[in-house]
Amino acid sequence: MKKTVLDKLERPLRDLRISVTDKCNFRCTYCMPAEIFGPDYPFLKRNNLLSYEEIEQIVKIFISHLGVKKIRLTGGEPLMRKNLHHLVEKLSSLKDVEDIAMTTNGILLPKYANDLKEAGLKRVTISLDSLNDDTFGKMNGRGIKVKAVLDGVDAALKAGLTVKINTVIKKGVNESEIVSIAKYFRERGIIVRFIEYMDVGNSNNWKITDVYTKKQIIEDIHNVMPLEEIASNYRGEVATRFRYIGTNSEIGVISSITDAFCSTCNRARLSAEGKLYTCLFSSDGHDIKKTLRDGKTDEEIKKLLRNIWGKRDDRYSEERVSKLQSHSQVRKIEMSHIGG
Ligand SMILES: Nc1nc2c(ncn2[C@@H]2O[C@H](COP(=O)(O)OP(=O)(O)OP(=O)(O)O)[C@@H](O)[C@H]2O)c(=O)[nH]1
Ligand SMILES: C[S@@+](CC[C@H](N)C(=O)[O-])C[C@H]1O[C@@H](n2cnc3c(N)ncnc32)[C@H](O)[C@@H]1O
Ligand code: SF4
Ligand code: SF4
Repeated sequence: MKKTVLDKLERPLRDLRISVTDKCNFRCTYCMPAEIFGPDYPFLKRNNLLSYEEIEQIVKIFISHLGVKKIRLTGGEPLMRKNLHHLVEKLSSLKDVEDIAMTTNGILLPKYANDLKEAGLKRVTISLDSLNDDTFGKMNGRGIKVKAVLDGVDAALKAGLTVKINTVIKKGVNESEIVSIAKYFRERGIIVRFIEYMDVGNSNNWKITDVYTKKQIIEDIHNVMPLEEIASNYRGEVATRFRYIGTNSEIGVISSITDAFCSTCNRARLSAEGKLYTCLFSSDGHDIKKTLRDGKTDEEIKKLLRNIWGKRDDRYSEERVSKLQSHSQVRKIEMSHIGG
């Protein structure tokens, strides 16, 4: 059977993003605001998470029968899940996996980077929104210092992992630091991707007026360090790439709000509780954990997954404006469950 299934908009599935836990040691205001994700928040119990064996079983089917080639582990904070390197080891040894990466806030990397690298992890993307302790402490909601993340960056590089940085820009909070962040990582040969603040989940009280746009981000940097746009590395890449003219250094901008990229979206997401989502902004997913625990055969699961992808017609970022205007928007899954 041909592996690739096209969805209703002719998009193949290539990239599977797996949230391994909904818990986090940060409380970023744009993701898990402390007022909501406090001590009484009903985080998932261990048995409600997919086990590593279940994740391996489902990933094998995605690779063999749907054409997945890239895997990204995320969360919540993925490194809060015990022995994550055991999962990395299982997944990285699977045939046909071309890329295995992780998105993390970085502060546990000094402890785990070597184990992850040995287990077969290739790349980490580390999130860091500011180089100023006051701003960063407010944004991460826990007063965590910039150095804790930079130590994670160093540990990852030392272990031999490829590192990128993700920086969410929220207007009125950290846009004044765009140029200094760009400079800092340019000097260190590390790619930064600036991310427009998105209306994910239900908890962050998102307003369009809080978005600092791709155009503004590029202008700010270009005025000091001229940039030129360059081609994507691969079809379905979410970041638009820009090179500092006359150099080999680059940055990216992820512009889900002002310059949507749904037309090439080849991503599916497995949430911490084992539901499959075909869009980051979906309100509900397909309960894969139940399917696995009901003892369905791999053949039955394969058919189910191919059927789900074949029916997909998501393009939320392209439809956002009309959805927000018509108030037809329903509750969306929280970012910490779906993983970004
Ligand atoms: N709207 C939207 N945002 C996305 C999508 N994929 C990733 N993002 C957001 O882009 C940001 C960066 O994602 P990462 O987890 O670093 O992964 P990536 O951009 O796929 O990284 P590479 O594999 O290095 O290209 C996160 O904030 C994600 O939430 C998507 O399909 N749609
Ligand atoms: C949900 S986090 C999970 C992984 C890990 N805890 C981390 O922060 O890197 C994945 C990515 O989503 C980004 N993110 C979370 N909420 C966002 C929002 N409202 N808008 C844009 N990006 C967001 C984070 O900055 C991070 O880069
Ligand atoms: S963005 Fe990542 S680090 Fe920040 S609260 Fe969300 S899951 Fe945690
Ligand atoms: S909004 Fe949904 S369909 Fe569009 S790029 Fe993001 S995940 Fe893909």
